[in-house]
Amino acid sequence: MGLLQLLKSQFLCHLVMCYVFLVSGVIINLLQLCTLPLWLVSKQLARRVNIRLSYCISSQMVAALEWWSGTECTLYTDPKSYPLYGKENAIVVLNHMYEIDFLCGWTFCERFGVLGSSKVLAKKELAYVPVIGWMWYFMEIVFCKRKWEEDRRTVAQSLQNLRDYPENYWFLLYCEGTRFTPKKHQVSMQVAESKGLPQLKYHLLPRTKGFWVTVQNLRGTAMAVYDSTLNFRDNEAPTLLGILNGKKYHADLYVRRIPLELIPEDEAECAAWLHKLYQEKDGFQEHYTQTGRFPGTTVSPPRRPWSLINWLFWFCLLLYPLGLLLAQLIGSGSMLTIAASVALCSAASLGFRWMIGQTEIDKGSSYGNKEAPLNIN
Ligand SMILES: CCCCC/C=C\C/C=C\CCCCCCCC(=O)SCCNC(=O)CCNC(=O)[C@H](O)C(C)(C)COP(=O)(O)OP(=O)(O)OC[C@H]1O[C@@H](n2cnc3c(N)ncnc32)[C@H](O)[C@@H]1OP(=O)(O)O
Ligand SMILES: CCCCCCCCCCCCCCCCCC(=O)OC[C@@H](O)COP(=O)(O)O
Repeated sequence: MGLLQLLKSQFLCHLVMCYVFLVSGVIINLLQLCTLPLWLVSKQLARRVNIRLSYCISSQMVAALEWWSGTECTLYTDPKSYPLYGKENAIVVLNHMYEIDFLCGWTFCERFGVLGSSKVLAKKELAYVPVIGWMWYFMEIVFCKRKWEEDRRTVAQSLQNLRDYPENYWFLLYCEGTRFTPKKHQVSMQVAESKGLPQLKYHLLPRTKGFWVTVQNLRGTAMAVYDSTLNFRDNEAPTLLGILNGKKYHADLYVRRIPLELIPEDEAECAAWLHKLYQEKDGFQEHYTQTGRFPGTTVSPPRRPWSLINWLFWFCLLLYPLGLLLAQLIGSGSMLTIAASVALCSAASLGFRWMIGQTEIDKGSSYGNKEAPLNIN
């Protein structure tokens, strides 16, 4: 192990990164809160400001992936579609198998200049994650309870609000609704069988209602669906802790651009279209397993320096007061103050560990685990 690699695996480094991420995040959240009165004066200006503020948070995680861990990202796509990426609104359909698939998605957003404005249909629980969840509120992220009866109205309303969004965005949809586990796969394939649908090997059966409602509500403003399939080289199962430890991964992403007008308007036809799409996605994963690559030509959209510059800015800004505080603390000689500070740091690192836990599949929800196939018509 090289010296740099050893440094990256040190707990102290992680503690400093945690401090910078949390403190800068809370500062940015507070600035976002200050933009609330601006919404009353100029909604579009408030949105543009929030896009840039959100970028300052999410790009820190992207910087950790791109610059700290050095993870590489290769894009497989059609060269004719490539120039359109980042220049139009699009609905991104991505497989949901990895703990850092959202982060790889963010990296591609960053490289095509839509990170600050990127959107997702996210489970409501994530709205309460400090910093990221609070930031999402100002980004107009669409939340769902994964209970269709409750979601149908709120999701459609939130999507309608995006129709006059002032900058290009990608709207991410994990149609599988939850991350892949062998148990969830088994349950969903029982559902597929009961519905007379073909089996999938690498995906859960997609939930079609969210896709239909998204396509219907963004029709005319989103130009295409980007069917995206992600895999990692060498059968890696990457984790956020791996990234923090500086482990380098290699992500391969296959993207097909499908014009939105090709997607049926009728709900049942749209659902059938999505099921067929997932069968094709399964075929691409099989191709990857067999050959180690996706179909299509490859491009590696270059890393941009902005995420690193933003990250270094926050380090410079926040490390100086931390140093002063530590010097004062040690200088004070008060055991009580030192003990209180250690307790505070321990609480903060536990909180940080809980946040990282939100990305871990074995701490995931039981959604999709329990559906009893016998109850399904
Ligand atoms: C490459 C570039 C990337 C670009 C990235 C861009 C942007 C990035 C931005 C941000 C990144 C942040 C990432 C954050 C990630 C957070 C993601 C999540 O939180 S995922 C979870 C939430 N999202 C979803 O669930 C979306 C998909 N779900 C749906 O669409 C659902 O339909 C729903 C709208 C949520 C409603 O769910 P509900 O369960 O209530 O209803 P359903 O109608 O879907 O379910 C009943 C239906 O399903 C059948 N059924 C039953 N059991 C199963 C099963 N196990 N598997 C499949 N299907 C099942 C059942 O028979 C019913 O069928 P039918 O519809 O025929 O009646
Ligand atoms: C900058 C350096 C520091 C970086 C470290 C930052 C650590 C903070 C981590 C906070 C991350 C919070 C964002 C969580 C996003 C999780 C996305 C995700 O994958 O959600 C899962 C859901 O889709 C489905 O849930 P399940 O039903 O599978 O359960």
